[in-house]
Amino acid sequence: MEQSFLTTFAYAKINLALAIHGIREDGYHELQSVMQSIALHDIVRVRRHGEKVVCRCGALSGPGNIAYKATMLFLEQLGRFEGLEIEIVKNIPVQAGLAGGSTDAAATLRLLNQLYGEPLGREALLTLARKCGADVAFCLNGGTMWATGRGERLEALPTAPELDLVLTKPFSGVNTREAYRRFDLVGQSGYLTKTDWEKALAQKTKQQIVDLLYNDLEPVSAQMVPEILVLKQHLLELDCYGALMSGSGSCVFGIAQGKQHAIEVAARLRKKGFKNVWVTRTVDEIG
Ligand SMILES: C[C@@](CO)(OP(=O)(O)O)[C@H](O)COP(=O)(O)OP(=O)(O)OC[C@H]1O[C@@H](n2ccc(N)nc2=O)[C@H](O)[C@@H]1O
Ligand SMILES: Nc1ncnc2c1ncn2[C@@H]1O[C@H](COP(=O)(O)OP(=O)(O)O)[C@@H](O)[C@H]1O
Repeated sequence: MEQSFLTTFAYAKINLALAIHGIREDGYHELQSVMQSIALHDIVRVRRHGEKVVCRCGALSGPGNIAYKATMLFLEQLGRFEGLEIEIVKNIPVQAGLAGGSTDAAATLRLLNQLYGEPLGREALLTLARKCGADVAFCLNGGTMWATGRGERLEALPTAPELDLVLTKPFSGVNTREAYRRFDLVGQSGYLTKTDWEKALAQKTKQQIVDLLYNDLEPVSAQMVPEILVLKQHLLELDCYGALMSGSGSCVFGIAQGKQHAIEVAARLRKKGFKNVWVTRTVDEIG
């Protein structure tokens, strides 16, 4: 009998703040970041099938997919080698700074653990996630997190108030490695204060959050894709409380005054000819 699929949503993230504190021996950068899950999501499905591991994800199908890597690491950990099918429906734009690949990998790990009867505990899953990529650990549980180290050391922050967001992405994406490389050449390091973020999030006032929005990668990614700053300016001119590039870009998010305002901002951007526009909102912990 054909096995049925297990299915889950894989939520994207934004970085409400990101500061870089230098380069490590392994080439990665020491970070401080406030990471936040958002409602925009891919759909991931897994089932036992055939003799090989197959990953279907449109143009991103095959062993190059980070979900395939996550699957192989999971099977290796269990000491089992058998056929699995992974299907991913992509809605999250690629090279956008929204952790699209990382969240697919995290969702795959969650689903595989479910499929095999939860053989791995939280710590073991986190260890596998960290091997897949810096942001995969966050995507396992999501929510509102203070991230340090490579971005994989996580501490819970007060849950963010519901923020209505407009996302917009230039035609070009940004390669994350290239953004960090440019940062090493010309970037300026900032510093985040965790207690400021704890206070702003606990008070649940949007203005306090807006005042703390920060991203060290925004200037260097904008050198590669100048449209980033153009879109940011449009979001501010359309009366978003604040706007910022997410992660390494190239997506920019605007914090709207409410859901109706977000819909209106998105419509105005589309009217100006910008095609990649999404209305979304923050979501709580998922894992
Ligand atoms: C910039 C951020 C902010 O959340 O997000 P995205 O823009 O990718 O969404 C992350 O730091 C991206 O994390 P992630 O995309 O998981 O990184 P990885 O796949 O592990 O690494 C991709 C490349 O980014 C660089 N990298 C990543 C993380 C880090 N702390 N220092 C780095 O220097 C390395 O050059 C690495 O080769
Ligand atoms: N499941 C996946 N979804 C998106 N990109 C993937 C996936 N698997 C591998 N990739 C590769 O990872 C690169 C960066 O992916 P993405 O997660 O979109 O970046 P970012 O986190 O910067 O938004 C893509 O260019 C793509 O080649």
